[in-house]
Amino acid sequence: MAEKPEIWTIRKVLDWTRGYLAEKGVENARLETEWLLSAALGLDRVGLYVNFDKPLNPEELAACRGLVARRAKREPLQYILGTQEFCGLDFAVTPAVLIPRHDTEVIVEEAHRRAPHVATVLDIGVGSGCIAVALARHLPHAQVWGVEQSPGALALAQRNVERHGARVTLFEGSLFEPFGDQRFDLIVSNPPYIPTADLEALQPEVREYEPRAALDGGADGLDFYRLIVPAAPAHLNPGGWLMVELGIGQAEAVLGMFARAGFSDCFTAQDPAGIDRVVGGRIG
Ligand SMILES: C[S@@+](CC[C@H](N)C(=O)[O-])C[C@H]1O[C@@H](n2cnc3c(N)ncnc32)[C@H](O)[C@@H]1O
Repeated sequence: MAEKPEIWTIRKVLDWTRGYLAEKGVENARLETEWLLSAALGLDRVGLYVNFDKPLNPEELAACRGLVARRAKREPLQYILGTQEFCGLDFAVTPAVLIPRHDTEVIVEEAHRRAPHVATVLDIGVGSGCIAVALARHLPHAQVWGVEQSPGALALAQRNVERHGARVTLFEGSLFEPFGDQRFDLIVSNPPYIPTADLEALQPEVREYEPRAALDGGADGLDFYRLIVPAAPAHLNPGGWLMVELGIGQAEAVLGMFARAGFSDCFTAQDPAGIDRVVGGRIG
């Protein structure tokens, strides 16, 4: 007698995938399994549950297998799904850009709280465009400029600007170079800030998939602050703000740079885990 082919229902695929991804070291394997299978099957998560006992056809199974195999190699979920939420907005993401982090929302919140009436904003290192687009949305009077040195990132940021109809103009180049002697009311940046020697210890999702140029901040992680902070006063209007995101343990060194560059009203702001995540100050 011929053997019966195995029947894979949605429930069975969910259970199997959850165990497989957990074995491969994926945190939140349960939730990620649901996101992956939802994307593969074109269902929302409720749709998965109401179709629990539906057997999958070979095409559907192949679609699930393809996405699960990528995640099992520790490719970030966001690159597989092509999207990440930031400040309540949906951003397209590809391996050309750093995946927007929720900790980075602190810089948007601080800009909104301390400088709500600014007219001109510069975002250095726009990546996906998440900060620039969120600021254009949250600061009603602001025209935002963004600069990025990676052409791949710049193209994606442009897509996100158009997706959200944001008042953001993008330039390819390094730091202040495209702007001559133009001055702004607010300069923000989430520069690369991981010390080079720490890159190898990062989780595989970051180490193997996110762009090195978005992560590597030089020997002590502070290279970009040494370039941005002393140069910023010449690009700020009187009373203008500089706000930068930073990594764990970098606040004291960066605050020192702000003081030496002549900034006043300097502050640090913490992320939800209580870590100093943003340093800012204004120029007299
Ligand atoms: C940490 S990522 C931040 C991306 C995005 N702003 C965010 O918060 O998700 C830093 C970005 O700076 C860009 N970058 C690196 N060096 C740069 C430079 N000299 N000038 C402009 N952008 C630079 C990288 O390509 C990367 O997109």
